[in-house]
Amino acid sequence: MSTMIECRQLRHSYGDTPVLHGLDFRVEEGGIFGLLGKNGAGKSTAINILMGFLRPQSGECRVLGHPSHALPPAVRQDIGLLHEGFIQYDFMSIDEIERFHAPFYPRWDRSAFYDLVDQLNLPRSRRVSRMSCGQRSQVVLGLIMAQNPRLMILDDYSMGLDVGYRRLFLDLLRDYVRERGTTVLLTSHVVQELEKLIDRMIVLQAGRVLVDCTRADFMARFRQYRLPRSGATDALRREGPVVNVERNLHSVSVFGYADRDTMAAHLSAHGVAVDALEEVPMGFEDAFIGLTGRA
Ligand SMILES: Nc1ncnc2c1ncn2[C@@H]1O[C@H](COP(=O)(O)OP(=O)(O)OP(=O)(O)O)[C@@H](O)[C@H]1O
Repeated sequence: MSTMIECRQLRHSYGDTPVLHGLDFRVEEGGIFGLLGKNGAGKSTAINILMGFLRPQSGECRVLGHPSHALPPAVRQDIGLLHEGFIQYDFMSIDEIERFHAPFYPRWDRSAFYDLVDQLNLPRSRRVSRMSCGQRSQVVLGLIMAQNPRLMILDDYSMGLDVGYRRLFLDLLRDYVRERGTTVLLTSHVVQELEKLIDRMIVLQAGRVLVDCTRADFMARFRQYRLPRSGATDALRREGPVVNVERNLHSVSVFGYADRDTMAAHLSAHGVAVDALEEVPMGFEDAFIGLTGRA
């Protein structure tokens, strides 16, 4: 298994404002990796460095073994980039844009393009500039799939896609990755959709890696406990086993990796009555919000 992406001590600032504070993570070959985080966590900055649009101010970012800001053309052919759904040459029609891109990529697979794009039920003679935002996104995603790259970097793949087309794309992507062994790093703001999609997750918070593990491991270990709200629960802070506290009108949710006994002991030591402590099952979106906070 080879390393597809390696970031070591990546730092970046905009002016005097540091945004990435020494990011360390690796993406090994095969599977779908989610790069997650709240608004402003630093995902786009990291992706821009990975895509070679930004040069890291310090640290190292290697993609397919090469510095990301100096990828040789032959290596670029192995990387499929989705950057804000941007499509060049939108004066071309669907079939022209497919034929235009094909010669640049030695493993071009036009059937992968049409598997996705034909489902739009548009004539192949339709110009890209005359499509809706979501339809254009499908064309871009189709081009990336036809490229048959070893690595796909999909920044906010869901942009402009309605719920049905998102499902269509994700179903195709899952099968595609399984059949071809492609490695995918993606970001999305539609976190609940990632529950069935991503194998590993890297969660950024304020420019640092907060979590780097498999989704299954995170879901098995991360827990939510609920308690009636009181003066003692209002005083709870993020410390010890408490990763986050969210206060509602009458109840408090406490999040962390600790088992019930460990959490109860910590809460008791802080004056919280734990007789009504209950563990609340969570879906992926609940757990993500529990980890990173609502606001
Ligand atoms: N060009 C820029 N100049 C100055 N500050 C910037 C610039 N781009 C981003 N930032 C700041 O850097 C921080 C990280 O932004 P970034 O876009 O990387 O976050 P993000 O995780 O992608 O957020 P979002 O989910 O909202 O897209 C934010 O505080 C943002 O305001």
